[in-house]
Order: sequence, then structure tokens, then C-alpha cells
Amino acid sequence: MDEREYVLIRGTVEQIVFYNQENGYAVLRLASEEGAEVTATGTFPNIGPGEQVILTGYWVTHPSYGEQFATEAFERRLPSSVRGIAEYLGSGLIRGVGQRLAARIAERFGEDTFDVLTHAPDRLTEIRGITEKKAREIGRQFIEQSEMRLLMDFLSEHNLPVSLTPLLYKRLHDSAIDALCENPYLLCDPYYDVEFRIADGLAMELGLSLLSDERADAGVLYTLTFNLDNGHTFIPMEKLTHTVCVLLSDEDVEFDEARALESILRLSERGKLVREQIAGRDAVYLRSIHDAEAYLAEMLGGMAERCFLYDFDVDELLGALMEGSEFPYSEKQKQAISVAARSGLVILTGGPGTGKTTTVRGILQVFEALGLHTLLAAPTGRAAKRLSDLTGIEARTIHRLLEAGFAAGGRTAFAHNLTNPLECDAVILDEVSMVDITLMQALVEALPHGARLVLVGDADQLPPVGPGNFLRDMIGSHRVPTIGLTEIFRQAQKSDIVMNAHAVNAGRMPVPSGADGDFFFLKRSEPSAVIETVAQLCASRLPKHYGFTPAQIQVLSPAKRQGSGTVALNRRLQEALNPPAESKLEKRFGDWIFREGDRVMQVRNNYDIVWERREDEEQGTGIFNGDVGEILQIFPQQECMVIRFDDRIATYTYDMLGELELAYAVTVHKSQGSEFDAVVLALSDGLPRRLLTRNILYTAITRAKQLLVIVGSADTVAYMVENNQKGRRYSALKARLRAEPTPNASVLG
Ligand SMILES: Nc1ncnc2c1ncn2[C@@H]1O[C@H](COP(=O)(O)OP(=O)(O)OP(=O)(O)O)[C@@H](O)[C@H]1O
Repeated sequence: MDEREYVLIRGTVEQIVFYNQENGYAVLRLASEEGAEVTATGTFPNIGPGEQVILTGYWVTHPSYGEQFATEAFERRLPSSVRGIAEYLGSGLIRGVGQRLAARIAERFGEDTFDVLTHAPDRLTEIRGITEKKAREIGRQFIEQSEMRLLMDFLSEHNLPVSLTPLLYKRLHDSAIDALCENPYLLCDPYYDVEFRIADGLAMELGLSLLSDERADAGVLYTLTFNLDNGHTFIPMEKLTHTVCVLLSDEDVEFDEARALESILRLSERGKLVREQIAGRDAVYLRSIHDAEAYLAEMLGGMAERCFLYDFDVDELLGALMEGSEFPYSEKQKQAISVAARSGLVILTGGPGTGKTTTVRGILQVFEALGLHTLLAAPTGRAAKRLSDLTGIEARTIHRLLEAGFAAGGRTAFAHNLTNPLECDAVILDEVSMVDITLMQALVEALPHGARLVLVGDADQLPPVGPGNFLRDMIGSHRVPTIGLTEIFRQAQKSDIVMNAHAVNAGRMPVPSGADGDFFFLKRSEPSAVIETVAQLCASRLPKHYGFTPAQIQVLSPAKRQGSGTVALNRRLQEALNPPAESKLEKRFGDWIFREGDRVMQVRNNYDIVWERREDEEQGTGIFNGDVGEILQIFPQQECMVIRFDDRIATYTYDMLGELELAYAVTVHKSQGSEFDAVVLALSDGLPRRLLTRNILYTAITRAKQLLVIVGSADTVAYMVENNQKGRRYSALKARLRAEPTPNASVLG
């Protein structure tokens, strides 16, 4: 039985002691109407000093902080006294309005201040120093804040994460609340990254029917969208109807397969889904994914068949170039260069040390001799940097090459596309194993007619995080000229990292090096022992014995939360490598503390973040998923921090911190496409089995350039070597490429 005594407190917010940007949780100091000072805790989205509140809750005694008021619900009113208004406006709510200016505004307009800000911001020019432009900007920001407040109140009233506010507001502006009431399932759009049950909870609170068509349609779309992250481009019909029924049924509602089928047909009719018999399946696709897959099959099938003829002896040209190389190319390498010179599309694949990069250099030389303007690209910033370093030619990420940005409504748009193609004759794309079909579609769309494409990658690396199995499907189709490099060159054979990577890939246990080798294995099994050893390695042993700086070392783990996962590792590594210090400011955000000097990673694509390069004063936008940086400075007053990503400097306001994670340790998945001088791989007991696979181990090993240390249990390593499960992906690119002519060619036009 609940014995709490609920009471009501009226008062004015005096101070925000603590505020969590992510979920709106706050600790407030309040002056109650009775004149008492009260500490209140609870969820108070966007609360500011000076606001008048009515709290409903109960008293608790906190072991260290004493008596506090735990708030369960609250109402608020904007302050009405001049002092309250000044405090509220000057609390950092509006950029460019500090405490002094706020006080002058409040004195001038008194209790009409908010009315003036909303309806007649031009009147602010009556205050000396405020220009017309500034007045309008203050008014605009105030209205935006007020609308966001309403939206936050709505979200918290319905127990939805208040962190959705900026995303919803960006897309829907002041119509967000109406739109949510009409269709709560709009939250299932991947842009909001919200679980279905959260949208469902809102629908129930709003009293909408659980058997509505909107709910059924949202359930189908959600299931297909959710499965893109499992790599599936489609779901077979029988599987989809079953999954949707499980998602939409509970003890009160039985959702049957006939309804699911009805919804699928309805959505197909509306053009949101495509149902197609393909690869021996009754496949259901999201429209955009279907179109990406079909487009790639058609375009790349065509490019693979395109031959370039020359009115001179191309073999002579190749021969002359190859003779000039520092060592004789192998037969396979020569073949790759020759095919690249003659074909519209070629795939170059192979494990570490098999000479891919050397071959790319050869291809570049040939393209140059043929007068082709060639662009180099890779899926991640680090992979692009590595390609630039190895070829001496600037390589860009696919996003930068295509000039990615946000279109209206927060969707990704590329400045280079079908109507505005890239200016080039050829593109060489590295680390293709990481590229999903939607990004690949964007790249192929931006190729000018007749351009050649060279795809380079290692098909045994982890498949992309997004949908499809592009590289494997392309190779497996046998429709694209593919050169598989298998010979490990002598230079590379000296490395135990390279040799063990190949051993693991072939299903053999890796063999640790002798004293002066590059591949070590420290046996520990308990997560705590693994984490402790990793911390020692990073903080002292590797710097002392090998001269690595902590910045050259990257810790990897297959998992985030379990065993020696990245969450526990990051906590310990932060403590060891960047402990609290008086000289270092820090900012708590959710469960994390971000401190000056910390290594952090951006964990979603953000095309809006502005960065600048100090050396050439170039400015640009976009920090992308997987970019790693260092916190240079935290500015508590301005509520922001400055972060350096390689040579780019960006400012993050506190509300963007949800896009960052500590990156002393990252998952193997996130490390794809990056290489590090030294890698420490944590493999304790207790990691989830589905993450203990051969290609995760292989991918992790191949991230290391000079040194790899596995800290873990022999059993875990053996299990990973044995477990060659690749996790099946539903994808029909291979089937489409094999079929001749390409199905749906007419659909694509
Ligand atoms: N034909 C060749 N003869 C002798 N050595 C070669 C030849 N081709 C490449 N190498 C050498 O083999 C090593 C690996 O080559 P390269 O870096 O091109 O391979 P890679 O497949 O790109 O490897 P990784 O993916 O590990 O970078 C290099 O030291 C390179 O100089």
C-alpha cells in the first residue's frame, strides 16, 4: 500500500542546482509561498529561475542531502514580477541576452515583457543598444523557446523523453503537438530513434484504438525499418506478418495475420512498400530500399559490362608503367590494373598485406596516363585519411564528396546527385565492405554518365551497419569483374598481426609473437581483471615499453554493456588516463562525465555542426558517426564545449551531448574503417555469444598497424575463431544482378 502523503507546494524557482539536458531531470532550489527554502527533485524540462511552480509530490529524506521534495507532477507559470522576469530572461535562455540586458528589458516593459517579446519585439529598440535586427532575433528566440516549452510540457506530461523536443521541433515546428495527437506513430520514423512501444504508449494515453489502421501500418513500417539495422533489405512475407502480430498483440489485443496482410497490401497500394517475388521469396521492402537495391543492380550491372576501347595499344602503356614500379607487380595485380583500364566497374578484394593499396596506386597511375580525372573516397574520415596518406592524393568521405546536408525535415540530402553529378571520370572507393546500399545508391547516382568505378575492400570484414551486403553480393553475383588478391607479400609476412589475421580468417587459432613481435595475448578471464590490465597497458606499460602515447592506442571490445564492454572500459580508462583535476572543467551528462582532455566519438551523422580548420581558416559543416575527437575546452556559462576532430574544431552546445560518447574504448563495429598504431582488444568472459564471431575477431585484429594485445580468455578467442556465423541478411542484390535482364528495369526509368 502506498503510504506516501501527497502535498502541494507553491513557490518560485530560485536556482537550478542540477539539470540533465537529456531527460529534463533537475534539482531546484525553491522559495515557497510560505517563505521556506525547499529543495525539489523531479523532471522539469527547460525550467528557468524566476518561474512560478505548483508542485505535487511528497517529502523524502535523502541520506546525504536531507529533506527534499520529490515531485511527481507540476504546473508552471512564467514569472510575473519584474525581478522574476529579469532572472528568467537572463538565465541563458536567449543567446545574446545576459543578466544585465535582461534586467533592463524587464524594467522597461514590466509585466508586459513577455507580451512584447511575443507580439511586438520591435519595441525592444526602445532600449539603448538594441538594434532592430537584434530585437527581432530576441523575439524570434523567445517565441521558439515558448513553443519548445509547450512541446516539452506535452512530452513530459505523457512520459515521453523530453530529449525528443529539438528533433520534433526541427521537423514540425509549432504544429508538433497537433501532429502527435493526430498520429503518435509518427515517432516511429527512424529520425526520432524511438521504440515502437513508446509511440504506442502515447496512442493509448490519447485513447486511440489499438486496432486502428494507423497502428497496423506503423507496426509494419517499424518492423521493416528496425530490420534495416539488422542488415535486411527486405523481410519475407510470412516472417513479416508473424513479427508484426507479435509486436502489436498483448493480453488485451489480439492482432491477427489477416490484419497484418491487409496493412501490407494497403501500404503497397500507397507506394510505401514494394512486394516482389525475388530470390525465391515473397519479399516485402520499404519502397526506398527496394528502389536502392533495384537501382544498384541495374546501374552496376550495366557498368560492369561497359568496355573502354582505345585507339592505341593500351598494353604497351600498361607495360611501360609497370616496368617503372619499385617492384614487379604480381600477375593478379597486373590483371587488376589492366581490367580497371578497360572496364566500367571493377572490384579489388583481399585481406591485409595482399597488395590492394599498391594496386590502387598502379590504377591511379594508369588513369592519370589515360587523362582521367579520378576522385578517391572512403566511408569514414579515418579511412579517407589513410587512403590519402598511402596514395598522396586527397581522399574524402563519401558524405563530403557528395556534399551531404540536411534537407527540410531533417532528412539527408546530397548536393551531388542525379541532376548535379560529380565532375570526374572515375571514382575509387576504399573499404567498400562498410558501405550500405543506400549510401552506395547515393554515390552511383552522383556519378556522371560513363564514369568508371573501382571498388576496393575486404569481403571478410564485418558487413555494413546499414542494409544489404553490398560487397559480398556484388562478388557473389559473378557479374562484376573481380580480382581477389590472395598472396601475402613478403613485407607483410613479417607482421604477426597480418599472419594471424589470415589464420583467424581461415579458422585457425592465432599464435602470439615472441619477445619482439607485434601480437600478444595476456590471459585474463574475469571482466574486472581484464579491465584493470587494459587500464595498466594504456596508462603505463605500452607508453613505457613501446613509446606509444595514449592517443596512439585504441581499446576495442565486441560489446558495449556486458563483460569487459566499452561502457565499463571507458569509465576505468577515463579515470586512468584523464582523471579529475582542478584545472579541468567537466560536464555531467546522463550517466557520463565529459571532461576537458577526454577522447570522444560522435555517434550519429550530424550535417549541421559547423567546424573550422585553424591552419587554413576553412569552414565546413558535418561531423559524422564514428568521428573521434578530443574535448579541448568546456564553457559552463555558454553551456558548450569545443572539440577537436583531427584538424577540425567544432563547438557542441550541451543539448548536443547525446551525440557523443567517451571513446577510449569503442566497439569493433564502430572501429571499422579505422586503423590505429596499437590496439588492445578486451575479450573477457561473459560477452554475449552473438558478438563472439570470427569476423568480429578478424576485423578487430586488422585494425592494428604496429601492435595488437588481446587481453582475455583463451576460451573466448577459441570460440570466436570457431564461430563462423555471419548472421543471415535478407538481400536480393545478388539475385537481381544474376537475373538477366535486371528485373524492374522499367520501373526505374
Ligand atoms: N607486387 C609486390 N611485390 C612485392 N611487395 C609488394 C607487392 N605489392 C605490394 N607489396 C608490399 O606488400 C605490403 C602490403 O601491400 P599493400 O599495403 O598494398 O596491401 P593492402 O592489401 O593494402 O594491405 P593492408 O590492407 O594491410 O594495408 C606492402 O609492404 C607493399 O609494399
